[in-house]
Amino acid sequence: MGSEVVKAVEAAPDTELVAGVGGPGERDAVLGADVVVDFTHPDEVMGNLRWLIANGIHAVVGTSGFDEGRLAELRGLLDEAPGAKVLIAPNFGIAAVLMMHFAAKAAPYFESAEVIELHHPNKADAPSGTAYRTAELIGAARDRAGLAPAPDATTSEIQGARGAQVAGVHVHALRITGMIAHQEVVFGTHGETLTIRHDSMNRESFMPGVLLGVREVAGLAGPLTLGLEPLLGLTD
Ligand SMILES: NC(=O)C1=CN([C@@H]2O[C@H](COP(=O)(O)OP(=O)(O)OC[C@H]3O[C@@H](n4cnc5c(N)ncnc54)[C@H](OP(=O)(O)O)[C@@H]3O)[C@@H](O)[C@H]2O)C=CC1
Ligand SMILES: O=C(O)C1=N[C@H](C(=O)O)C[C@H](O)C1
Repeated sequence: MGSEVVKAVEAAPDTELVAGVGGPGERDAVLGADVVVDFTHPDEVMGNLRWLIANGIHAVVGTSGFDEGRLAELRGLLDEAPGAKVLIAPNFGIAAVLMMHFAAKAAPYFESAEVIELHHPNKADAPSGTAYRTAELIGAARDRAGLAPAPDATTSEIQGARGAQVAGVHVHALRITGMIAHQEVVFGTHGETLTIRHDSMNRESFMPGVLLGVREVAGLAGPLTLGLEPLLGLTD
């Protein structure tokens, strides 16, 4: 992803590459930049963000692995050192953002909802950040609608067979050679099911969203923004 960002920033008429960085020891190379884009590793990203916030540099973050604990820490750091804005997008694909948005819209109408994500086998984390966020959005929409937990009569299970649970929603992670990044959200009610599927065919597909983030991050309303939705007018 880092290489794709370098290509995209160099090709865009209104952005200029300051530096490409391959590890924490090289951070000083980005001092003076307006914005840093982070696609690194879930174990590395918080250290990078602590440093960027301390140096007042805006951050556009694609790296996965953000739970409520990490977001709370970032809010605290941004309160203590105002100046930098941070945009964390679980997925920069415009179609992926729409898939999450449509899933949240559909959620109140179905008894059952589960998420299946499929990725290349080099991925470090499971479930994907996109699947985690999708499940959170579906769970919140179900709660707002007052839905009961999805029906499930399972009483005997090999551990993991029903996936992980995020916000009460089962999430299943597949790692398949030849794939890039894909997700299905499966909804069901009596006599009808709805499947919303998203496929990323290449890594270039994330770049319009990344460049949008780079252009907009400094002007975002709050110090921390989660998801590309507000930049696309998808706020309801
Ligand atoms: N939000 C989105 O739309 C997308 C998010 N992602 C997420 O982005 C992250 C990266 O994915 P991907 O590019 O495929 O992963 P890769 O493993 O291919 O690349 C990560 C790179 O980051 C480098 N790196 C590790 N730590 C640091 C650091 N502290 N500073 C600078 N560079 C560092 C690694 O170097 P080395 O190999 O030497 O460790 C490696 O070159 C993942 O969390 C993935 O889930 C991916 C695609 C889209
Ligand atoms: O690791 C990847 O490849 C991807 N990671 C992100 C995630 O965890 O959701 C976004 C996309 O799925 C590609």
